[in-house]
Amino acid sequence: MSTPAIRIQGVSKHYGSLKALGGVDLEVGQGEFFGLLGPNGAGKTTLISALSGLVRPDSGTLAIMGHDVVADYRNARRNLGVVPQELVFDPFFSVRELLRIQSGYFGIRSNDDWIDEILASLDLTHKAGANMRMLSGGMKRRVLVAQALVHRPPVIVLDEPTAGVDVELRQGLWQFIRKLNRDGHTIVLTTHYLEEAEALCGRIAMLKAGRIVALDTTANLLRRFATHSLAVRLEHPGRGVELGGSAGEGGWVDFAFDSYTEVEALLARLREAGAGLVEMRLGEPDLERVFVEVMNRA
Ligand SMILES: Nc1ncnc2c1ncn2[C@@H]1O[C@H](COP(=O)(O)OP(=O)(O)OP(=O)(O)O)[C@@H](O)[C@H]1O
Repeated sequence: MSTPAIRIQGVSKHYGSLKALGGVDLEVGQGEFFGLLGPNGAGKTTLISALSGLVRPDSGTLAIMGHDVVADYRNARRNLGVVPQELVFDPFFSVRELLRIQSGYFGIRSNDDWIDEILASLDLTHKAGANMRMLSGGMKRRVLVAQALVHRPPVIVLDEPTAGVDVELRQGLWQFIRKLNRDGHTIVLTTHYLEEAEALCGRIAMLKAGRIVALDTTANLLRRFATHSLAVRLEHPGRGVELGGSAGEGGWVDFAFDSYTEVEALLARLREAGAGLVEMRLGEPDLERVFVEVMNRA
């Protein structure tokens, strides 16, 4: 088997008495599009900071493409591009200057061809000469992506790259990141947009209070955790609740079930109970339901 793109073994991190990471083990293979999901404060950013060497874990080891992030920091860093969550820039540099400086950190001198290619892919060519302080939030975020790519790292970690980016740009950004993945880059993504994670990620880890509470392919997570649902609006919602449904607003009652074959029997029981069916909607399993269920069970 080839070297994993990312290998995390037994990583713990405390901030004072707060346990931000409680023994995380995780491997991400080369070429994967991987999602790291979890509620606010679950430890996603701490884990990413540990990968990029900004946070020193209390225990455990992390490696990028086989390079330990502490013992072999330079090589680990060379193999990793991180798009951070926070927008922090020197406001006086232009976009191109910033990307040249970033290239310099990695000892790369004439990098303008690649910089032009990145700028074009991110629809930033017309802003190459603009000072950072003159860019909108969404443009700054795209510059962060560009910055992470100047040294052509095989492993790219994006911490909520689409926060504050409008729908059109978001789609452009995903197209670009998908292309990077097709070209062989390993992508690790954190996002609170679960429909994006569902559409993009082949495998997903869910983090809660510093622990991985689910880890599987997206398809398996959808199969294993999510149930189908049927929402019915009833003249007598109470009778639906008596049959095991959970009451919502405006006479709607929700039923969860494993397969569509159960729907017929449920409708028959509602009829027998005289519940008075007014309207109904079928719900497909989606990652948002899975996420809620995983977090409740964990
Ligand atoms: N430098 C720090 N000092 C003290 N506590 C910290 C520090 N950084 C993070 N924490 C705490 O560690 C926990 C994990 O935070 P982290 O930022 O990793 O979560 P996250 O999953 O990235 O959350 P979000 O989705 O909000 O970005 C939180 O309780 C946070 O308050």
